[in-house]
Amino acid sequence: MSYDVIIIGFGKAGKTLAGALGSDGKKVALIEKSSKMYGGTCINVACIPSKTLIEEAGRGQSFKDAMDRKIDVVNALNKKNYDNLADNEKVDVYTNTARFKDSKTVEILDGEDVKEEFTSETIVINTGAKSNIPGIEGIDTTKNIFDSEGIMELDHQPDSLVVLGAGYISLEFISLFTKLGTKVTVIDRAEHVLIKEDKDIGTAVYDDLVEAGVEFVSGTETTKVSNDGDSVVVETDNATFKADAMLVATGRVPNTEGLALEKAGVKLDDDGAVAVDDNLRTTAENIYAVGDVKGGMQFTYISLDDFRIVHDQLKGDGGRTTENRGAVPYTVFIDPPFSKVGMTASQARKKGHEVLEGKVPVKEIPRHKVNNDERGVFKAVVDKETDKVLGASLYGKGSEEIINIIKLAIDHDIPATVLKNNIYTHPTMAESFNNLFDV
Ligand SMILES: Cc1cc2nc3c(=O)[nH]c(=O)nc-3n(C[C@H](O)[C@H](O)[C@H](O)COP(=O)(O)OP(=O)(O)OC[C@H]3O[C@@H](n4cnc5c(N)ncnc54)[C@H](O)[C@@H]3O)c2cc1C
Ligand SMILES: NC(=O)c1ccc[n+]([C@@H]2O[C@H](COP(=O)([O-])OP(=O)(O)OC[C@H]3O[C@@H](n4cnc5c(N)ncnc54)[C@H](O)[C@@H]3O)[C@@H](O)[C@H]2O)c1
Repeated sequence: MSYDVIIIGFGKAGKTLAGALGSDGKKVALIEKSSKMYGGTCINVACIPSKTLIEEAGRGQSFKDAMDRKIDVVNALNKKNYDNLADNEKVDVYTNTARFKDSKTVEILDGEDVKEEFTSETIVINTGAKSNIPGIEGIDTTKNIFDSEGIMELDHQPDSLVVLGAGYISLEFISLFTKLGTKVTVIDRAEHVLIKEDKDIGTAVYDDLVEAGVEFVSGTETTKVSNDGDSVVVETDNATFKADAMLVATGRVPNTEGLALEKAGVKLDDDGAVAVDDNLRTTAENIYAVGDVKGGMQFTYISLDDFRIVHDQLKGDGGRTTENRGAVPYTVFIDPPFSKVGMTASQARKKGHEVLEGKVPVKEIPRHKVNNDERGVFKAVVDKETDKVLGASLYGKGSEEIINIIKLAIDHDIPATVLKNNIYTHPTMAESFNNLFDV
């Protein structure tokens, strides 16, 4: 069968593209290997379930109640995502593993066998990423070791948890399990959490987590894991730890295995991601790659922006590229959340800016009294000569929302003075910008 566009993987970019092109009258095939993944990683096994658990734990719910609501949320979204595309009469959803036969032909498999093949002039790879599991002795054979997916499927709460890695995924699960009452020990090869972030903020996050009961073992290599009964024993280069379970959160790697990319002339970059240009074209001219599989920043909203770029190639003037998506904000959903956009002061200085810094401890923002939470600090970086906002690092309640205002200011050259003199509603965390940008 022939299609206008074939999309491999039900990720954020792919499903949005399928919906948009289908509504536009294009015949689209969307191929997803598992019915459990309709809607992709974010809604089924990543952002949405993890944030639902964090929200429920924050409201004081038990492990079981939090898990039950997570299951309801995921099931509802999975169905809604499937229905959205299946109800679009121009879109065919196939629940099969896909692989390339050549640059214009995709095979779908039933087990090992080829079930059908489809052809198209335009093919989009949106197969996401999977957990990177380091080659530590015993890691494949030891029970009660989980990645981020497995840890969200647990049927009972561990009393103790060892977490390997202290990046985004770990920090969120460390915060979650600590809130639920699990004793958490974190082993990381880096010297400090959030090592690339603003130093004051990295320190504040560390101090708050330690205060909450987390034990950090930094700058440490893990050498071996094994079981003692049901417990996991973790040997490192300076001590041995024992816990009910272990979470491995040491990065995510692009999902390219089994796609037979070489048959389509699609090359990988040095990091094993699908190599793309600014328009997300791969080394095969008619094939695009979007989302985590193409490497770079791994966020759902980057995948969504990748949709905009490819859609612009197919239906627009091609003006949108990876080079003009503006500043990319992010939030680590710990308690309280940490959000960042643009540069830290030291990053800005390294780029040659003379900078002014704004700093407001959360305990000086009136809203903190209402929130009954004085933890955190907000920092901003402004170019001394031009009054341009260069970045902000916000650690505190509400930061996940208000960081988006600063992205807008950076992208649209709204000077720091405007943010300083703007009217904000009261009592809100956003009104702290009156002081934060008074540099
Ligand atoms: C625990 C966790 C928490 C996260 N939290 C956040 C967050 O709060 N905010 C945020 O923005 N990002 C978050 N992320 C990152 C975010 O989940 C990803 O960046 C995003 O989901 C990537 O989407 P994607 O479009 O690349 O494809 P995905 O959503 O990963 O979809 C790829 C799909 O392709 C399918 N597939 C793979 N191979 C084949 C094949 N050969 N044939 C057919 N189908 C195939 C897969 O089953 C999958 O459904 C989190 C990630 C994790 C792991
Ligand atoms: N809120 C969000 O937006 C959000 C949340 C979770 C994940 N994500 C996305 O998922 C991606 C992956 O997250 P991640 O936390 O797995 O990766 P990461 O790259 O952020 O962190 C990996 C951590 O593992 C450590 N590490 C690596 N190998 C190790 C080893 N052998 N022993 C000990 N420590 C080791 C590193 O020092 C680092 O601290 C992120 O880059 C992010 O884009 C986003």
